[in-house]
Parts: sequence; structure tokens; C-alpha cells
Amino acid sequence: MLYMIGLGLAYPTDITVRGLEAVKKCKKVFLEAYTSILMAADKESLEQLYGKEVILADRELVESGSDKILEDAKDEDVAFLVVGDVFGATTHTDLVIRARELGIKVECIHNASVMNAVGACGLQLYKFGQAVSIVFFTDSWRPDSFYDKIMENRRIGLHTLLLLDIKVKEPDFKELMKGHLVYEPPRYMSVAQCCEELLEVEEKRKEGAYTPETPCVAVSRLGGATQAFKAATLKQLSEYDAGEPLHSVVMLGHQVHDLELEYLLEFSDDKEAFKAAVAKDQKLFEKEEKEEKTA
Ligand SMILES: C[S@@+](CC[C@H](N)C(=O)[O-])C[C@H]1O[C@@H](n2cnc3c(N)ncnc32)[C@H](O)[C@@H]1O
Repeated sequence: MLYMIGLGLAYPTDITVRGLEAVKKCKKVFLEAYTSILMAADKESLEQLYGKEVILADRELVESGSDKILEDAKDEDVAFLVVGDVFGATTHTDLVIRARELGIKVECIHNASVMNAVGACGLQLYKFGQAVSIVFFTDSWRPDSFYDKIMENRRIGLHTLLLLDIKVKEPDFKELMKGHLVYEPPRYMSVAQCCEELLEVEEKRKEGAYTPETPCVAVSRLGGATQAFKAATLKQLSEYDAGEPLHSVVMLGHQVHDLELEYLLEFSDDKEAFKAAVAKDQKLFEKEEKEEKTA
């Protein structure tokens, strides 16, 4: 049996009771360690709680060497631990498909994910559109496909959750060219970096998906002891220091309910200015909406 177990967002004890019981009976325990991090835990603290060894599974092992994970699951119980929820990252459906192909039974034990805990900022989960991933730009690679998805969400008034790039075990290409396999230190994209990239892409595309004044919420260390939110404009957040990782950003859609706004104002430095930014942003797609209604 392959147990796919969500660990929740921060602490070793965020695992559910059923998840912990499953881990305790598994012969091998793999921890997926590249799409997110458990903020208040490490391999050792998990091993102490579970009373057994935890094997770190990097991207290479999960995506190319999954046979190693599935090998034992044919005859024994194996746990595959995912920070957040099992299906909070797109990657893990693939492992379930391969297990099914091999005739291995799979049981999923769910947990909180950034995808639902983000409701703690006050925006209603029912009013979120497609989530998008924002990757680190390099000198030669500045992908902007997220822009079209944000535009689609914003046209119909929905909020957009922006998940930010993390690089936990990336080979250093300069060293690789010299024949040495050396990994770069871990990097986590910050709220400010994300917002700078968004501003750069709007500047390039000029299609009006958003403006520097568009209201957003910075979401930091969700579920941890120092969880924090900041409601401000995109431009203001491009200069905001959100502190330690992990960070996400939500861009508001124009369907902002009064209760959502009331909740968000607690997180803004200047309530009147934020309210005005929301009111101004709501007008951005007004013309298109009227045209659609009369068509
Ligand atoms: C690919 S997603 C993986 C989500 C995870 N499997 C889950 O279900 O929560 C990773 C990204 O989600 C966001 N994220 C995850 N946990 C977070 C947290 N506790 N606080 C803020 N952002 C978080 C960050 O942008 C991070 O880079």
C-alpha cells in the first residue's frame, strides 16, 4: 500500500492522527522535499515524532526514480509525505497514476494546504480563479504565461493566488560545466520579487490585466507562529519586506464583497487609500462587462 499523506503547513504535529498512525506502520517513509517546506520542522524533528527514518525525496527521485519509491509499496506499506496537502501541488497525481499502473493500492490522507488556508486573509475561497506559479526570472528566461491566466480571472472578477518559486536543490550550472555536481543554496521567492516581476510583465504586455495600483495581499508563513498578511497595492508590495519564507500573493478580483474588504482593511497601513484602490480597480473591467451584458 502507498500512503500519500499531507503534513499541513508548519509544525511536525500538524500531521493528522490518521496520518501519524499510517506513518507508524509504514516500512519506508519518504518526504517530498522540493515543492514546499515544513516551516517549523526538519528531517530530524519528524524522525523523532515518527520514531523512524525519513528519506528525503528530491525532484529527481520523485519524477525520474519513482520506481524506488513504488518498489516496496507492492508488498509493504510505504508513506509518501507531502508538505501541505497531497494534491496541493500538481506533481503528485503522476505518482498516483504510476502506482495504479503497477497495481499498487493508494490511500490519501489529506491536510491543510496553502490553497485553502489562504482563506485566512479574509478573501472568500469561492471567489478564487486559477492559481498561477511565478518563477524566478533569469537573464534569458522571463516567462509570462501567468499573465493570460490572471487576465482571465480578472475579467470575471475572481481573485488570483500566486504561488512563488522555490529552488531547494538546484545544480549549479557553472560547476556542472566543469564536471562538478554542486547544488546552489536554497532560494525562496519573496513577495517583493514576485510583484516586481508582475510589474515588469504588465509594462511589457500593456494589455491592462492589472496596474501598479491593483490591490493585493501578501501572505507570509501561513499556518506558522509568525503568519502575516499585508493588504496594499501591487507597487507597494514590490517594496515590502515580508520577512522569512514562505510567501504567496493574492491579487484581488473586482468582485470584492463588503465583508472581504472589512477583513482586509485590518492588514492595510492606510485603510482609506486601500479602499480607494479597491474602488478604482473595480472600474477597470467595468466597460468590458457592460459590453458583454449588452451583446
Ligand atoms: C507548489 S506549492 C505547494 C503547495 C503545498 N503542497 C500545499 O498543499 O500547501 C508551494 C508554494 O506555495 C506557497 N506556500 C506554501 N506554503 C505556504 C505558507 N505556509 N505560507 C505562504 N505561502 C505558502 C509558496 O508560494 C510556495 O512556494
